Amino acid sequence: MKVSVLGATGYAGAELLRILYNHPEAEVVHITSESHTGEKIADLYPHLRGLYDMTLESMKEIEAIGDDSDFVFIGLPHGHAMEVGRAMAGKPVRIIDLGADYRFADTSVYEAWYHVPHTHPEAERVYGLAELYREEIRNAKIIGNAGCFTTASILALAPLAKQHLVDVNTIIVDAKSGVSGAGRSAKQANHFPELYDNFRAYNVAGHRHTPEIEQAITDLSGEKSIINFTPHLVPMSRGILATCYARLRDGIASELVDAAYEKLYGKEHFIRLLGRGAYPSTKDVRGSNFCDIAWHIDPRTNRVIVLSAIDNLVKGAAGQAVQNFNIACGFDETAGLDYVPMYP
Ligand SMILES: NC(=O)C1=CN([C@@H]2O[C@H](COP(=O)(O)OP(=O)(O)OC[C@H]3O[C@@H](n4cnc5c(N)ncnc54)[C@H](OP(=O)(O)O)[C@@H]3O)[C@@H](O)[C@H]2O)C=CC1
Ligand SMILES: CC(=O)N[C@@H](CCC(=O)OP(=O)(O)O)C(=O)O
Repeated sequence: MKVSVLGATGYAGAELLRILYNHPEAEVVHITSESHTGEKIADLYPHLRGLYDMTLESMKEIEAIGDDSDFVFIGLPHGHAMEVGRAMAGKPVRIIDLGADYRFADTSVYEAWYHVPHTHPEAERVYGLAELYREEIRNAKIIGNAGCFTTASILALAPLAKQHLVDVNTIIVDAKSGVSGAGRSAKQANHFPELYDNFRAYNVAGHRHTPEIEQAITDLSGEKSIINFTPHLVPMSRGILATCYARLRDGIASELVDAAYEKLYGKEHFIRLLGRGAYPSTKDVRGSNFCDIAWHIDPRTNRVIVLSAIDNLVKGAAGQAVQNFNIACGFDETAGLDYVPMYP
């Protein structure tokens, strides 16, 4: 399969290149950047030296890129992918957008939270969270890859929502991310003195991943779900740990919760169930496409507390995109993704 990466100079784009290098069925044919057009990717990312001798092109060549590619991966800030999608509408090329443009079934929700008009609302698109929407992904033309915090949170909560074990209006997600989640461009909050030896929350009661989690929990449970989501920034480069709370419905035994996780994920390669009472950690999944999940039950409050860990750049972005690509192409789902996590 000929694939192209738009926004190859971003963290998500560069991570795609790292993963695609080892993919047995993918050949990268075009990579783009607007601010580094004409430069070699390995000059911007020395870890790719000797592995990619490719020159960055401009998106002005989008027509030719679309004609040459079977799949286009988009690692651009939100708002750009829908323009690419429109430009590709008449071509056989398929799209996996790592941003948010194609994640929402209802584009008015996207517009309300992202504050830009949606310019491609008629697009046939599917939500790219592989373990939960595999059948839809198989034949999709446009896949809206799930977000990073959202992947960790939705995978943690899905068994409880699907089996109606919790009140879906009592969900609280408290999640922590490494700084690569904010992208490569310089921002004051990510400046070393601001970040180092520091820990803080941001976008409380207003983060854009809130409606994405609500959309999935509503879909999986069949009940309208309104949640609280609080992200935090931690001074590490990669990794997300999500701590998710929900009130159990009356009379739900712990074994029913255990069984729900086993039923949904028991056969999933990329979801590792650590079990009741265990503690996932970001280092155990670093550099891999795994999502590690454990759950605890507090009988005093009748709450279930689910912990999940992912690498935001892999299962939260590029790895999940390649997993979706594998599903969409009928390849083994682990193709190019069979990494042992980098420990320690
Ligand atoms: N980082 C993460 O953990 C995750 C990121 N994502 C999503 O992936 C996408 C990329 O994120 P990330 O790699 O972190 O971001 P970066 O800021 O690291 O990279 C952004 C990329 O977009 C390009 N770009 C920026 N502005 C424009 C523009 N106006 N027109 C065209 N290209 C532009 C940049 O290219 P250049 O400046 O060279 O022209 C660069 O390649 C985003 O939608 C993000 O939400 C999703 C999940 C996780
Ligand atoms: C640490 C950090 O800043 N994380 C980003 C989320 C990562 C991202 O790029 O958003 P998507 O997953 O929706 O694409 C944020 O909070 O906006």
